[in-house]
Amino acid sequence: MKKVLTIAGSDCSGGAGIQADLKTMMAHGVYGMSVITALTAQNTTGVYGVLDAGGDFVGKQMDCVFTDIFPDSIKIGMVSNSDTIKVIAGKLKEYGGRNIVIDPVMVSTSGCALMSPEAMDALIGILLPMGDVITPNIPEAQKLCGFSIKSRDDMTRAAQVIGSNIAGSVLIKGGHLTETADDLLYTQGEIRWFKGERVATENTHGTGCTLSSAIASNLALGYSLADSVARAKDYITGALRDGMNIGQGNGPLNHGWNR
Ligand SMILES: Nc1ncnc2c1ncn2[C@@H]1O[C@H](COP(=O)(O)OP(=O)(O)O)[C@@H](O)[C@H]1O
Ligand SMILES: Cc1ncc(COP(=O)(O)O)c(N)n1
Repeated sequence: MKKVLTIAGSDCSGGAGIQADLKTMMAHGVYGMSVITALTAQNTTGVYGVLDAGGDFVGKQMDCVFTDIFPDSIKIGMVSNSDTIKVIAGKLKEYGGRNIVIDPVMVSTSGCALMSPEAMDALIGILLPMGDVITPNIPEAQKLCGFSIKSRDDMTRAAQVIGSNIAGSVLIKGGHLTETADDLLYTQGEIRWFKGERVATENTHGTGCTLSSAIASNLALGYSLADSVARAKDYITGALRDGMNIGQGNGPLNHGWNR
């Protein structure tokens, strides 16, 4: 049995964060584990509160996981402050975590800040360089590269700028930009596009969380990064297409019911 760890925030409404990650892992037939960085009070309409677990307690959770059930891959999502970022980076180094997928979560689909502004330097300087692949969406990529992204050419330039600062790969997700939902993978100078079939739906709560967890699950199963991204794209397209229209805002994805 392959083991996958998510380090992320909890979404009590079950569509994003830890809950989306564990559902995705279950659907991939891997054993899912979770280190919770923060509780959020949120639903499909918005985020109404955040309670940080704090760096010390995140570190304790990581000790428990790594000293007992060593993960084959790790997905990192919402980490709201620099103290927790430093603890996570330190523990990953201490234990030699591998196959690290980082989704640099900054703002929710509903437009609420999930990372404090003071955490940006630690995210860029300490955490992102540890990723085998980082998966910013368009607004996050804009923050990381410093210019606005309005076209596929802009996506390519942004990936080159962001990728030149880290050893790992960059997957810029096109969900916020193109008619087609194409994503771009940049690996040490090489560009590869992953074509997406755009699903006409408002129910996109948890797409980024789901994609990064699907990539991590596929890496744990032994697929190459490119194959893991291709398989994750197929998974997210199906989970969007078979959406259930739950809740009054941007609803969650379908991870398996009646599929
Ligand atoms: N309407 C859609 N139809 C098909 N794929 C989508 C759609 N919206 C987003 N995606 C895909 O979902 C994944 C998450 O992308 P995105 O929504 O950009 O990230 P985030 O959830 O972090 O904002 C990407 O692979 C993107 O191409
Ligand atoms: C705890 C938590 N983590 C991440 C997201 C981002 O969700 P999305 O995948 O829709 O960008 C969220 N809304 N809540």
